[in-house]
Amino acid sequence: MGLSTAPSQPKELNPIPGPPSFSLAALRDVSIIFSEGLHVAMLKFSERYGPICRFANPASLNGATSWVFLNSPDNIRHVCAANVRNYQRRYLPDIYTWVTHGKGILGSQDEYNARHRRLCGGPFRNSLQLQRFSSTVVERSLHLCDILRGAAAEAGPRGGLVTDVANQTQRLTLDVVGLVAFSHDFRQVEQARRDLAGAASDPALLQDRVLWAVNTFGEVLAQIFITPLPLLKALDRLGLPHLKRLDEAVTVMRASMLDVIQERRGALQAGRPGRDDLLQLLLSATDESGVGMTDEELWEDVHDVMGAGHETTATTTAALLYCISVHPEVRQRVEAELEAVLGGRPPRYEDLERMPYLQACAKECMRLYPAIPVFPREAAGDDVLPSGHAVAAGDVVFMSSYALGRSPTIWREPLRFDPDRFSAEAEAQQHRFQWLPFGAGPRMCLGASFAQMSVALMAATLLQSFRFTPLQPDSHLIPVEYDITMNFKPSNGLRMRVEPR
Ligand code: HEM
Repeated sequence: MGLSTAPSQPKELNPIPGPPSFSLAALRDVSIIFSEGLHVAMLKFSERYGPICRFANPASLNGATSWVFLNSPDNIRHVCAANVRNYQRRYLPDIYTWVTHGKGILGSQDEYNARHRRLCGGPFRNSLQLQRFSSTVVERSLHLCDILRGAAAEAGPRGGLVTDVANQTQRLTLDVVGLVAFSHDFRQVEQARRDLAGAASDPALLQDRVLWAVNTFGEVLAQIFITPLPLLKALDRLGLPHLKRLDEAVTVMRASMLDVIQERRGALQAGRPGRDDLLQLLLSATDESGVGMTDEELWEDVHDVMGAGHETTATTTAALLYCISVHPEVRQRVEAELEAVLGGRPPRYEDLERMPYLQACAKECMRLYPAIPVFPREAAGDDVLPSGHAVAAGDVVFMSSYALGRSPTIWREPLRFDPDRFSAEAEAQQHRFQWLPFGAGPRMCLGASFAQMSVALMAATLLQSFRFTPLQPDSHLIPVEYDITMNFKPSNGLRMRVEPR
């Protein structure tokens, strides 16, 4: 007996298409996943099999009975909203549970996850708090502008400044997320000044243990991302260097953050003023029964928010700058909007609602280049989808914002960058579940509003000061790759010429 069934269960179930197990077709399809990525595979599967397909997993590898790929907004609405009780759990690679012990936000499930989402999500939804965070975003963006302006003046006689904009936005968002999360200044934007001048790294920065730990954690996680639990255990017993480095990175992050947490608790008890960051808000946050977070819970959650918010926001901002710059007619409309609303002054949070075109550009960019292209769920019980297809308990259901965003059955000329798809009138005609770069349902991105605000404010600040020229102007599409952790990386970065306006 399943947990739940769809309200209107048809008598005749439709068979779900897909390749037979152990067939050449299955081998061909699975090889696409490994060679081109799950996101591209899902787009190809939708062309080959239609809006739904199933791959049997006879060995129950990683616990799944079979994998079901959904590519229709109606079925996705069912999974993420109408019958969401059946799909509460995110399907997680074993390494996550290994590293987090099922704690934090990203690696936890069920009630633990829901409680921590409630506690941590507040500040990222509250517009007063978003407004306060926004000043950090603008302050750091202006600092980057100063550095780029200086570097452009220096490079002028040598043919102008050319830089990997994706690298610069990584620096910018790491600074922002560190400051917003727990007032830690990674000083990465400042480091950009030395890089652009061809100088050696700042020795003080190289000693930043937290930065080392954040980078090492990400690198090692990517290297062993799909290693199944039994193998992880065996490798741990054998003393695999990857796991040792991961452990060391976690120890450094934990110790540094626990120091800050204890210092903050002391200040709070002594009545000294706190800082304006997420950690400060969480120190006094309590759940419905008046229970606050322990120090361990605090560091895990703050760390997860930083991890989830850093690269995603950076690559989206870089891709947005590219998309706008490679389409002159779009760039002119954005520049005209910025001029009309800001008249040359730095942007503020309140300005964003008067910049609908820039926001439409950001949405259109995320349609083509969602920072995380796939979001999977585990089916707790048997179920029937609105399309009349049955899902069995134990199936893993994959949904993809990338495949939805590029599907010709949903979008006309899907590869064309056209922000007018997101004018208020056009958006009102869309299915609520056809544009999902932040996922959907109870595991949806916790920082979606903060992310959209940050991307728009960073882009507004940079575009107001500079004109960016992509070095391959004939290529309107960014050649994207997603690393194994499903993080979007423009292949070879995004090198652009940067000229002050
Ligand atoms: C453009 C930037 C971003 C994009 C495209 C993005 C996208 C996503 C996606 C697709 C998920 C998985 C959703 C699902 O399974 O339904 C996710 C999860 C998450 N995101 Fe974001 N994200 C962005 C920025 C941020 C920022 C800035 C923060 C925090 C300030 C953040 C915090 C989180 C957290 C904590 C989760 C895990 C939620 C959970 O497991 O319950 N994200 N994000």
